[in-house]
Amino acid sequence: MDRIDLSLYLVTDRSLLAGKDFLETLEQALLGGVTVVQIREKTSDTAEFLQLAQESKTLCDRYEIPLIINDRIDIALAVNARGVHLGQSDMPIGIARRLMPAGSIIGISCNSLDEVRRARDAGADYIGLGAVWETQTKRLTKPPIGVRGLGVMLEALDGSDIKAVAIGGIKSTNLARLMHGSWSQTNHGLDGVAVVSDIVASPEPKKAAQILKSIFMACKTAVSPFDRSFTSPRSRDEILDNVLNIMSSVRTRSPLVHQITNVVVSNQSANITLAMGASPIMATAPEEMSDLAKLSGALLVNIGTLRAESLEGMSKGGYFANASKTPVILDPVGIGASDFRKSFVNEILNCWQPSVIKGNAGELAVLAGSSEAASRGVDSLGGFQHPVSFVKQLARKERCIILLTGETDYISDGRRVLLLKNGDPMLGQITGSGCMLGSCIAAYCAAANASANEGNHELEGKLTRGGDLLSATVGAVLTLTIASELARKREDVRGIGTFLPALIDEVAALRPETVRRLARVEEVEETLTNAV
Ligand SMILES: Cc1ncc(COP(=O)(O)OP(=O)(O)O)c(N)n1
Ligand SMILES: Cc1nc(C(=O)O)sc1CCOP(=O)(O)O
Repeated sequence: MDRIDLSLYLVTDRSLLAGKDFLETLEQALLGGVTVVQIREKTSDTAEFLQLAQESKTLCDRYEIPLIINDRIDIALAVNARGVHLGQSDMPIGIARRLMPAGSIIGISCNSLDEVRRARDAGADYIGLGAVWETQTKRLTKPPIGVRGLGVMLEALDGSDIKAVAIGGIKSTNLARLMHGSWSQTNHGLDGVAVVSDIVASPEPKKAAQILKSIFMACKTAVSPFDRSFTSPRSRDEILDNVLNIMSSVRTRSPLVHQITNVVVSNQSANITLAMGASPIMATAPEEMSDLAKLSGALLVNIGTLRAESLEGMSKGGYFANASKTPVILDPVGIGASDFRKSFVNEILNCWQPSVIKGNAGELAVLAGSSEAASRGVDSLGGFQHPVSFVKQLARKERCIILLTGETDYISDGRRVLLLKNGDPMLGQITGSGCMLGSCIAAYCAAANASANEGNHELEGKLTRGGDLLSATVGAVLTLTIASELARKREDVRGIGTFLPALIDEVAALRPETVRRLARVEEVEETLTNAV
């Protein structure tokens, strides 16, 4: 097709105008930067649709923006529109192509990989992938795809010049998450986003379009989202320097660390957070997630004692944290224990992008869809043959930092892999040491993120402020594991009952110099194997 810019694709809906004038709203959206307009009329008769399409065409021509007509080839022909958008049960693409003038744009809605392949083979110019999320604008007949389902569909377009836009539930508050999470593993990204209510129903359609456009452009200009997600330290020594700075920063800033965690460990997680110098808030109510995201430096989501009612709070918590550019740490405790946990995690990860995922081999294997490491309940049975390669690939797949815990801890941001060898075996004998580690990571990430980009520059399209979350994760692991070694050596520690309070005390007393002296951190060079 003759290139059209699909970046911000406005689909109209007069029922959402809430008293605003249609053409005035359309003009405001054009002024706000929409790059293509589709007139979608589901209830009007032919004469009404035709008139609206003619008036819209005149306006779009004035702004040199292409006009697409939804469903109706006759109306598209009558107003000399740039193209049509077809649904799966509308006119087949081949026939539409014959009816429309040469060079017309033909788009089609797709909700599955099969539909994408058929659209590609039938010669569509672009596909509308949806619905990504639930939407109030249209009654959906098929389940939403979710952000994490888009990548495989985009990958099916590799090697073709068919463009793809996403549609359904897209707002300025979730656009960065959509852009970040939808890339295929082959680095095929979206060409645009189609939006109805966030523009049409807005009291300020021009501003709404401007915001969407600038977030889209900020995400799109990235080489790949992975390369701009995090500040990347250059060497192991720089990472250690950063760790010590972040450690001090946790104490001086005392960030508020929001934790939605399990009932077994809630108390000790709050205490370890205090011991580090941060401030815990253990809140679960969905109603307060938006407010807390504005106050908190990081959010920890731990699924240890999950209930169906947890879904709303965890989904909203991460969603608002992303919107506030606050790191989210996911601890998928015992994800392999039940299908309920697996689908729960899939559902929350469709709502938000984590900055760090931590887990043992069994948990991360489930997340990666690998059968290499099994689990029983919340415990892991066995490990990976190539853990270095595994964490690096999983970090690339999930586009976040991955921490694989075990006797040796492996941390990767998808580019480098660090091995950490501190820790006393007694850590594995008390309940909730992994959950406490999640709290430590959240506190460190909060401090690292708060120190980054204090001028608030170029944050658009980002899901955090760009803090060094790799060093933050390393620092959190070192804090807990080195403190465990010091606790175990104390004369007052006689078993796990006395170990836990001693551990909390040692975390509180830990000094940066001690961490530097005792840290056992190695960086490994490695070539990726197909571990994930
Ligand atoms: C860009 C874009 N994508 C998808 C749709 C949905 O089209 P369709 O499946 O035909 O459903 P209706 O819009 O007719 O309800 C779209 N309109 N635009
Ligand atoms: C028109 C339409 N088509 C969809 C699909 O899934 O194909 S979802 C949708 C409505 C999108 O509206 P909003 O931006 O307000 O969520």
